[in-house]
Amino acid sequence: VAVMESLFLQSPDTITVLCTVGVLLVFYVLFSSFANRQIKEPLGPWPLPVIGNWFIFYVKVGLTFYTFFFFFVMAFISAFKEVWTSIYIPLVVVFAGHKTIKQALVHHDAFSETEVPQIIQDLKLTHGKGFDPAQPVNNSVSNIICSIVYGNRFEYDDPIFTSMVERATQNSKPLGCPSMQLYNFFPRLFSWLGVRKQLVQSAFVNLSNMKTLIKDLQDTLNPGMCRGVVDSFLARKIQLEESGNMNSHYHDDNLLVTVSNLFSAGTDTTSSSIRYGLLLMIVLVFHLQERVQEEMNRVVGSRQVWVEDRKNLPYTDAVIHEIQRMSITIPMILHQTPYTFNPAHFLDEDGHFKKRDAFIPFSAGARACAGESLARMELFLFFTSLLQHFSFTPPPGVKEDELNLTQNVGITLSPSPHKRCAISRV
Ligand code: HEM
Repeated sequence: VAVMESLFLQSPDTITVLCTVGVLLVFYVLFSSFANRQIKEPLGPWPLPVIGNWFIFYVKVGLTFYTFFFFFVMAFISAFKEVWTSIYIPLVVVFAGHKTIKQALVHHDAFSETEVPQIIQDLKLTHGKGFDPAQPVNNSVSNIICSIVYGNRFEYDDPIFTSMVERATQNSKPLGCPSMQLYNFFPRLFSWLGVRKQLVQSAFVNLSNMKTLIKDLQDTLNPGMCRGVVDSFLARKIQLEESGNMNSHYHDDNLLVTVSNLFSAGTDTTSSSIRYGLLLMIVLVFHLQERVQEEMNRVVGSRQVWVEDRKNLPYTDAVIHEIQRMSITIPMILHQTPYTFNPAHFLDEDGHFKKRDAFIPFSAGARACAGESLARMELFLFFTSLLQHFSFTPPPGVKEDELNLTQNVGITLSPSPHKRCAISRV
């Protein structure tokens, strides 16, 4: 009452100003709280005025400057615009469309006959000694993309291939660093950044390698034979040009960027998930690895694993899903991630695999991962085949709990480099 009395004793100007501010504040709170509620997207916790609900995000890596900055800018922009896009590479690729690429990727599982046996052979050559799995896993998953895109796999010591893989995997960290985030939000202001110039230079080398590979395919194009995505693209381009359509999206620049995007999107993501999965098998509970191996022994035995085996391996499938939940490979897709690894999240009471609709590691909707089916196949085939042939342990003298689960933060989250041993089981 005293406050109200003192308020009304003020001059009319002060009261008008205070009332206006008060009304505006009430409007703002109501508007910012209710406006977003009309969106039919999954809703988050009730947002607070001004700061919204960004604070509830808790990324496993902790509230670093990066996550703080990222969510602050997201919250700031979202206050003005409901729908907006942040793209990491300032180029939009239209490959009419998403479905075409997805189909091209889904129907290729021949790699289980090449890359899987190759990595098993490479790991056998370590003779149970400590090794860092990054390179063999990166090589295998990159080569799968190459087989699909170019219709041809590379030898692992091919200099063009090793250079492309190295750049695709090493660029993840600088691409996700705070200064690159600044550049992504304000490209005109921050185009001078050294890290950006470095990335552009690196992308330039990869693009020129890819250009050479595409040129070779173009020179040997045979309309009766489709070797991969590049051939399909070129065939469609020629078809459209012959019918007089010179303005389609099927042009050389689009082909180059599509090829490059598939290569970078499909390498570090899958490789990091596989490596983190193997690390979890060692660090968490050793029995977990044994339970997967026991199910594998019972269902698959010593024959080669096939994608169709997945439906008969519910426990293994649940473990792979749980690995993806824990690893948060793409940090923009956040799951509730308590620090307990529990495959039961994906199992019903009878031990059957249970799909969780809320679990969307590949995002959803029109911009969801174009390689989801391929990635699922890769995760399943590599994980199962590796555990079928090897048991993974820490290197001699290192205890399980001494291995570091902290991930490197970049555009993807990847396990920090460390050695482990692959002990042959067969
Ligand atoms: C475990 C592995 C993978 C995970 C967790 C993953 C996750 C994702 C996510 C969350 C997005 C959406 C990003 C956004 O919102 O902008 C995405 C996009 C994309 N992914 Fe994957 N991905 C994986 C593997 C792959 C593979 C193997 C490929 C295939 C070559 C691939 C190709 C793409 C492409 C082309 C896009 C862009 C789609 C578009 O914008 O239309 N990804 N991925």
